[in-house]
Amino acid sequence: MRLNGEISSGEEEEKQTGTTTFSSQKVVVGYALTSKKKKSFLQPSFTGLARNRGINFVAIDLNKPLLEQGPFDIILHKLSGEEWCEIIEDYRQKHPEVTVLDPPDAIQHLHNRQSMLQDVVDLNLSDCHGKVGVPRQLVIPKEKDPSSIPYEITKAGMKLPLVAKPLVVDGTAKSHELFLAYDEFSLSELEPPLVLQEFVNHGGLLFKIYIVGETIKVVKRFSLPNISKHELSKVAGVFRFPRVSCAAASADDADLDPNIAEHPPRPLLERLARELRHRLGLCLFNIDMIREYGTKDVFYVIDINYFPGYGKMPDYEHVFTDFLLSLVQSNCKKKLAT
Ligand SMILES: Nc1ncnc2c1ncn2[C@@H]1O[C@H](COP(=O)(O)OP(=O)(O)OP(=O)(O)O)[C@@H](O)[C@H]1O
Ligand SMILES: O=P(O)(O)O[C@H]1[C@H](O)[C@@H](O)[C@H](OP(=O)(O)O)[C@@H](OP(=O)(O)O)[C@H]1O
Ligand SMILES: [Mg+2]
Ligand SMILES: [Mg+2]
Repeated sequence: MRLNGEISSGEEEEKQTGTTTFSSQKVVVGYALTSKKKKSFLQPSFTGLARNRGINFVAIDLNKPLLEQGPFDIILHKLSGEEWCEIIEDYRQKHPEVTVLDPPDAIQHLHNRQSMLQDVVDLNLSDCHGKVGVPRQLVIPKEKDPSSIPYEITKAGMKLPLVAKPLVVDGTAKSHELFLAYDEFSLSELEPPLVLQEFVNHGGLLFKIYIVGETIKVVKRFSLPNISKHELSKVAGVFRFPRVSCAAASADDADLDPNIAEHPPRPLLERLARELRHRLGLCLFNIDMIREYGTKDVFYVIDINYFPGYGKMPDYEHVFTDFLLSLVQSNCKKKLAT
């Protein structure tokens, strides 16, 4: 935390001007984001509120060495590529006093659709106001002969239909190109590496659970409709489907069957979020969760995203401002204690 550009002792001086409360301390948040992310995340409603509370956002210049930039209190980043990972890791080692959100190796864990869900499997949340698992899934590696896919599926005892997803999630549109497979033979048309995941009927509604540190916000989004046994027996082939749940239009205000639309129990979400924060070593992510159709409390996590579209999260401006300030305050307390 900086006072007139200097490292401060951590004392906080609050001033009140009209209705705006702000701190005289300056918090500098360096950011390295794609232009799309910058536009959706750094909205004027957020940067304005944050500025009033002493937070300044500074763009990191990717053409200059990171070590020569700053000083920063916090760094926020979402850029792909090994080179960036090395830069940010090197910076973290040399500046342990700066909070880097989040560590690159922890983010990397979410770039693979198999490893991203492993912690949910390990958690074994089977009796905590509900059950949380992941759909049965199978990885088809790059070198796999596509003609052997039907055999592999049968061997693994997987049930149709299946969702075919690119194994690697790297921020490209291609890594979000998903297919629904009604029969196992048509899957040979797709290009490995893939994850094949059992499709779980969930009444066409998905819960996006946004995590910002200890804060949890749940929004409802429309999703793929149920697939009946009848439909499955009549249809064959693989079909690409659009990014159905990514649309900003939320399902929060829709008049939906409460058996489908009731939020997952809060204690379950709190436990899941807390465990995943610790196990993944991340503060900023969201979880896509569905409720198995016809059940009250059987849930599946189908996707976890690093630094998702927070601009679509209600009240993200306040949540993020409070979060950034809390990070700086706990850093100050740590410094004073040592
Ligand atoms: N196993 C599944 N069962 C039922 N529906 C699924 C399943 N997996 C994915 N879907 C549907 O497909 C959508 C996209 O899947 P997923 O979230 O895995 O892809 P993504 O490209 O990582 O999405 P995001 O934009 O959230 O990153 C989900 O939001 C949901 O509507
Ligand atoms: O750009 P990549 O790395 O592919 O990540 C995406 C996530 O996978 C999505 O989950 C984000 O959308 P949601 O916030 O609706 O989940 C999506 O948010 P966006 O719609 O603001 O771009 C992206 O963050
Ligand atoms: Mg998703
Ligand atoms: Mg995703």
